[in-house]
Amino acid sequence: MPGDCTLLFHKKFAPNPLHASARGAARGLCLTPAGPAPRRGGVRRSRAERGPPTAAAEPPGSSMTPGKKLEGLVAAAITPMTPDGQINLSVICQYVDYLVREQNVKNIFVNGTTGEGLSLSIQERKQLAEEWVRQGKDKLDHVIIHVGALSLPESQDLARHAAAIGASGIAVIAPFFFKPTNKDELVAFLQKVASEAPGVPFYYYHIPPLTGVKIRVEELLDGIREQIPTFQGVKFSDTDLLDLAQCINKNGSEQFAFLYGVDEQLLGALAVGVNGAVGSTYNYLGRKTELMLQAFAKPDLALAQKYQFLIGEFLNFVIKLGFGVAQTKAVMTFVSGIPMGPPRLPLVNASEEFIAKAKAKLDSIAWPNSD
Ligand SMILES: CC(=O)N[C@H](C=O)[C@@H](O)[C@H](O)[C@H](O)CO
Ligand SMILES: CC(=O)C(=O)O
Repeated sequence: MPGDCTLLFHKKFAPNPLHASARGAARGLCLTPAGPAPRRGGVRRSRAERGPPTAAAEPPGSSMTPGKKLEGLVAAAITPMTPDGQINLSVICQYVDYLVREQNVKNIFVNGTTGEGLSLSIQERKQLAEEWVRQGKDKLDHVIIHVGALSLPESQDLARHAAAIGASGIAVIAPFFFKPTNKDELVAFLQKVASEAPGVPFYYYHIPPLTGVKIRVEELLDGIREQIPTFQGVKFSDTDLLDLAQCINKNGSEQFAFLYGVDEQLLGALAVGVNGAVGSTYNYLGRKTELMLQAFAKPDLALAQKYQFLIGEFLNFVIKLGFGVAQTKAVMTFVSGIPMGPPRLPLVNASEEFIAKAKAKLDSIAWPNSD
């Protein structure tokens, strides 16, 4: 059964042969063993050629869910790399199946922090975006592409490309070399990017620990729809729950999607009303975190706390050892069996010692109901 990525990585995912023969090459099978991705959308087209705003949001053939609100868990995509440091598109099909089947996660955030997006070339970012959209088309609900860059024209190019390939949303971080010094400068930059993808929901990616841009989101959101009609929400990767709570208090979590990005304290963000979360740990702790969301919704606060404490026990342990994208790649590799490969410099591989300790810690956690 060549082409069915599920056979390649996990015995228990082997499809029922009856199913497979009945469905042929339909849903569930990998579409292509990733070759060079087709180049679409990289060339600037006029507004007339791009068509009306809705054209970009609903590309023909996409069965992702345009219009469906982004909520729940979103995995921050790792960028798989070959041992010699090239992006490895060939495992993304397996990666999608793993997320859906093993972690029950159906949303992905591509080329962000965890995906080393700012360490990739524009061409690599486009290839990854295309492969995630292609592989996620029938399996995922949302494929959000991070298109932030230091150079405005590059960011605009990536935004047009994401629209052309049918991404379900785009996100942008604040430029972090020359930084915006106030809200108006930041909104002006975001607006110039968002307007290149006029039919695509736009998310601001707030991550002050990495960008150094500390403009409060509460302030940013004031009047934002007038400047950016596609504005849809915020990926909030900061520990300032006062700012987050005031965003929700003033705007409501119905109007915008508020997605939290500090996995170790998601329960605190749920308490102030976030719609979901984007994070690296949902790659391998998606199911456990989903159980925390369910306990919180029930509400069974004691059970939700139990999950948060246990997730925190793991993260606290690895953070003390030194935890970043390189270590996330290593953890995902041993949990999923899919080779994520090395990180790109300046990041360096996790040590064997880290991997052994992290694995032992994860294996030692006694989850409720021990599933
Ligand atoms: C800085 C960073 O990478 N943040 C991630 C997403 O925003 C998180 O998912 C963290 O990896 C996670 O909370 C563990 O610290
Ligand atoms: C961690 C996260 O959310 C990102 O990769 O951007």
